[in-house]
Amino acid sequence: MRALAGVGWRAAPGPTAAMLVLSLLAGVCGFVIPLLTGQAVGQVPSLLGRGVTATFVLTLAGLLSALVVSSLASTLGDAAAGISEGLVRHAVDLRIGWTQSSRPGLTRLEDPEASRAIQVVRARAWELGYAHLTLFTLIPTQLVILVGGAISLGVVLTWWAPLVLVAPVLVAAEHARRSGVSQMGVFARRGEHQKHAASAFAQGMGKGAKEIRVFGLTDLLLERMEHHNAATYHPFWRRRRAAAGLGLGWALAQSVAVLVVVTWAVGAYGTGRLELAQVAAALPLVVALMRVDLSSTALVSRAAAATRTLDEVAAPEEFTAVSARIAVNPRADSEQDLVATIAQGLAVAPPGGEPPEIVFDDVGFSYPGQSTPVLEGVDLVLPAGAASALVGVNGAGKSTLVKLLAAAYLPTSGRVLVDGEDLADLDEEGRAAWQRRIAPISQEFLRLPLSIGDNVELGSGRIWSGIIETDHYPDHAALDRAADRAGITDLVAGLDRRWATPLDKTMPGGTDLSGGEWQRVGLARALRAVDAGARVLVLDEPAAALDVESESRLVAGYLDVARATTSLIISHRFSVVRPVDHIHVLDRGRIVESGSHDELMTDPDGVYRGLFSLQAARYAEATGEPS
Ligand SMILES: Nc1ncnc2c1ncn2[C@@H]1O[C@H](COP(=O)(O)OP(=O)(O)OP(=O)(O)O)[C@@H](O)[C@H]1O
Repeated sequence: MRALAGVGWRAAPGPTAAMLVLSLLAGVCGFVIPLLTGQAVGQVPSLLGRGVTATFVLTLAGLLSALVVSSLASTLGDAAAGISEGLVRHAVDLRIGWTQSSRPGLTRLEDPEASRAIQVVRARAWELGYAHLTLFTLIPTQLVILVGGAISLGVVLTWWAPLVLVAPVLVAAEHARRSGVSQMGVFARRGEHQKHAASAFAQGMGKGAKEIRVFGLTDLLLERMEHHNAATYHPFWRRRRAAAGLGLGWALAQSVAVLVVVTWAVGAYGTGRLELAQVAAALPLVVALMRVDLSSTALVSRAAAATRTLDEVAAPEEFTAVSARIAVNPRADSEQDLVATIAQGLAVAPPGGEPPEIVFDDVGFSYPGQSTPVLEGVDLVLPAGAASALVGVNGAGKSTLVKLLAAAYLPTSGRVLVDGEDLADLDEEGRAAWQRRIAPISQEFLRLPLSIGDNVELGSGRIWSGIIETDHYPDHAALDRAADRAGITDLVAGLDRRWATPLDKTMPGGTDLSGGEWQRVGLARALRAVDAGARVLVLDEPAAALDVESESRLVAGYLDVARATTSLIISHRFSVVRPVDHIHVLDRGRIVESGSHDELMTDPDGVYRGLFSLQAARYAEATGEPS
């Protein structure tokens, strides 16, 4: 509960404090109004024939004031709640997004337990906003009515009446709290099903949508989503139904308690032990107590459990530091100012400096939870300011080696040294700083639904502004240079809004690119990063989707850029790696050959020569030229 309150308090301290004060005020009005109403009604018989008394006027004035305060508290409370809920939801979304993207390593992201926890929190994120409102409005109001009403009833009627009425309310609230915790327990254990249902939905809506239709998989996907949703929610709903049934039982118990108190009061009036005024004052209080509802403690308990899971995946103190960094200047009065503020806070440009030497020293690696090593005893030197290449068959471990180079994973044995410094000795900040020195294009490079300019410019470390209507790039010359080297100058010139054209068909004026065009945009981004100061260039299959002309431009451009960087290129196309001086062959997780193309071709039994000859022969066969 404290964790949930903490989330709300950190996200919206002002509105939350206002909500709390106003809801306490509403609670006071909640028992004062029935008390004064009853007292006013109780005085009526004694006024007959005597005229209005000062006490009666004071009672009515008090009642009127309480009604006005109640109405104001309700209106202002609604406004504070609206602001507060939005801020809390925003903070929760941000924190979930941050857990998935902030850490330099991939280990945690791929950990099944962490991924299940993130899925559970994502599914209940909407409930955290509601629970925050309930915790700071509904529950304090109801508690004040319960306590104030009970004390007032004890004073005006008899001491035991509040005990009889309050007991079932409290027992029902505790029951709701426990059932909320147990419902969440059931839900959280179904994280695997939630992931399957979410992934079936994502496939149907996303990149897989085309093939799903072509293969006629729509019904299968829907059935799969239905199956996993049912497996997620049925046990949860069963608990909720059982809890609702018991809740009904407590409501009946409360009715019986009301009946007992009212019957006793009427009987006591009949026998002259109570005044009419006492009974009249007590009855509205009994009604107010009967209407106290603390069943929302179930919602709060579920959300509190979800918050604990959120705290596990994203520690609040770490996140506080992040949110302070990305806090937007609230006084920014135009969208441009806002963008400038965000960019100032977040820009992490590559640091520049000299290209480093990278050494793999007897490196071994297995993915977390797997026993078979992907890399074993890898010794490799990537000389500073020189181009290197890595070749090998599918699954040899090339991309894995790049992940170790980028410190996305740490080796399970051996060391990766950058200018002599072991990457394993760096803290998270140090690892993130190392990653900023790298200009990568990976096999699954980022394709953001933003303008083409933003897609390239983010290589410089400047956050994209998200404003695609204006041409806001600070260094157009650098952008054009990257375009020229990656061969997208004509592509950009041919787009309706040039650099500002969104690469998303669902956006106004948006378009989409072919696979090869996208790959060249990814390449331009890596080159823009080098221009901005990245000194390690890593290209993992940069030519996979390129036509022959683009490929030869890549080869020429790569060697040119590679001189200013320590670079590594991975490609199945030997025409791409052939001109590189240092070529390494990775075979089943080990470096088996190293040298220039000419050196490697001298070994008649060499893996490189075998693979090269095979590709050359296939090419000759296809073109009719001798190999
Ligand atoms: N995240 C992961 N978790 C577990 N195993 C993985 C993971 N990523 C890759 N592997 C395994 O590691 C091995 C090497 O994969 P890697 O992607 O490094 O090969 P590669 O040489 O880049 O192949 P390709 O030429 O097909 O890109 C493969 O057997 C693959 O199944």
